[in-house]
Amino acid sequence: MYTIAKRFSFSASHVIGGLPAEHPCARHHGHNYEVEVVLQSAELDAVGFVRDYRELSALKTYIDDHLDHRHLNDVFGHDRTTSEFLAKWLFDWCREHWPEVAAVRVSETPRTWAEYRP
Ligand SMILES: Nc1nc2c(c(=O)[nH]1)N=C([C@H](O)[C@H](O)COP(=O)(O)OP(=O)(O)OP(=O)(O)O)CN2
Ligand SMILES: [Zn+2]
Repeated sequence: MYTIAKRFSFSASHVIGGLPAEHPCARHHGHNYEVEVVLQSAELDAVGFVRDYRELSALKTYIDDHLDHRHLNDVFGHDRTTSEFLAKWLFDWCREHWPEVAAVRVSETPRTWAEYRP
């Protein structure tokens, strides 16, 4: 099995609902998010790629258009704007475009990540 990955970044704010009032993430705050999309395939194409990294740049456009410098609660219309939620939402978009997608990871900080992998 071959595995490739590409990283993307965006900045956004959010407020996570359902937390105790004293939890810092219950306050309006922001992150410099990092997103990593992972693709896997048992076979390579004629060039020798799982998929050309350049094709994956479509995700950058999608992230820039929908998430970058936005308030995520407004984008999604709810307050469950966790990394886990974002990972699944981005995975679903990737799956529609690239059937080889195996997982999406979202980091809010350099010390944390959440992954969606079906
Ligand atoms: N499982 C999850 N837990 C938390 C999420 C999440 O998306 N999934 N999100 C948050 C908050 O968004 C918070 O801003 C990030 O939390 P944390 O990593 O604790 O951030 P800090 O930089 O404050 O952490 P340090 O302890 O300074 O490393 C909370 N939890
Ligand atoms: Zn946060």
